[in-house]
Amino acid sequence: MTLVIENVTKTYQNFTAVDALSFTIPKGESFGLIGQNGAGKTTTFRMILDLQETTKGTISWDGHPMNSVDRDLLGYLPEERGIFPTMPVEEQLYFFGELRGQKRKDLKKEVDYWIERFDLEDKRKEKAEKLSKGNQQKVQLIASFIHKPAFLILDEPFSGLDPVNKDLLKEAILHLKEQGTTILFSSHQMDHVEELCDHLCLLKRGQSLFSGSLLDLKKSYGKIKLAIRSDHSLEQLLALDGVASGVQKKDHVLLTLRDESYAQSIFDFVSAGNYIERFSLDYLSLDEIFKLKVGEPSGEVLAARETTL
Ligand SMILES: Nc1ncnc2c1ncn2[C@@H]1O[C@H](COP(=O)(O)OP(=O)(O)OP(=O)(O)O)[C@@H](O)[C@H]1O
Repeated sequence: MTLVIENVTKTYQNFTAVDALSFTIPKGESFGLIGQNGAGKTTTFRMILDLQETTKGTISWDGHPMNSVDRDLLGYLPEERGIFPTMPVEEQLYFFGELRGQKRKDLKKEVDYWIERFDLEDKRKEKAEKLSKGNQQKVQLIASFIHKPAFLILDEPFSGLDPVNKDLLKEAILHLKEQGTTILFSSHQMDHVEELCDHLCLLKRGQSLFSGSLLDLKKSYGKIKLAIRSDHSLEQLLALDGVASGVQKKDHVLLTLRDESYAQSIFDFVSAGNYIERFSLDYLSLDEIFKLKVGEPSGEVLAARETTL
């Protein structure tokens, strides 16, 4: 199923929280909605879920305006976490599954699978309130997709999870994607989005700065990040044609080029026919692109790129 957001706007009195936002999530994709605090991510989710009315625009699902039947089939992990404190973990999962129309006997396999996969076996009979915050979050997360929704919305699913549990969540997202679930999630952490999404939308104060394929976004900047480990000093490398800036790292120099096309002449210079230990040209990371796009450069690559634009 494909979700199409077209020109969606949300205004509170004089304040526009979401401004003519458009993006398309192809069926079976995991799609990242990225933006700083207050960018409009949760508001967008709430409009998709009809928990808030749109001021303008349309939200359609598989070619028709999204209706309550479609919405009943969604899964949603809200930003504000909360589960029933005195209900045992396992019961909690059955409860949410049954609420979404599943039969208890059909849920058993799913409940067992996810309890095991999220390492909650010994917490199965525990009251939710006795669990750590991270474990409560895992329970709520499983509850959001226990009914196998075709479309799943996860609002900041990674926040509050330790690195091990973040990895479990990443694996779960990939697993659900393989099963055909379309997933829309928000995150401040670009590395997660970069790892999990082929498509994304960058939001700044309610407006889309980019929506589409991550690879296309990266290609639009070109490969301008160049790491070199050779006998040359930073000063020597900075003097080369096409180098916008650079910084000395622990075991290499990291340069930002004005353009990918300068890489060949730089290679010819540093190698001069000899062996060099490292010469690697890369795209900017999503984090670097995001900071650049929202106009908050930090770090050498961005500062350099700013001077070249
Ligand atoms: N009911 C409301 N009335 C007025 N303004 C609101 C209301 N709800 C949200 N806003 C404003 O809309 C903007 C977008 O909020 P939203 O919660 O969608 O951001 P977000 O991108 O999810 O942020 P965060 O990452 O902090 O969760 C914010 O400036 C927020 O203060």
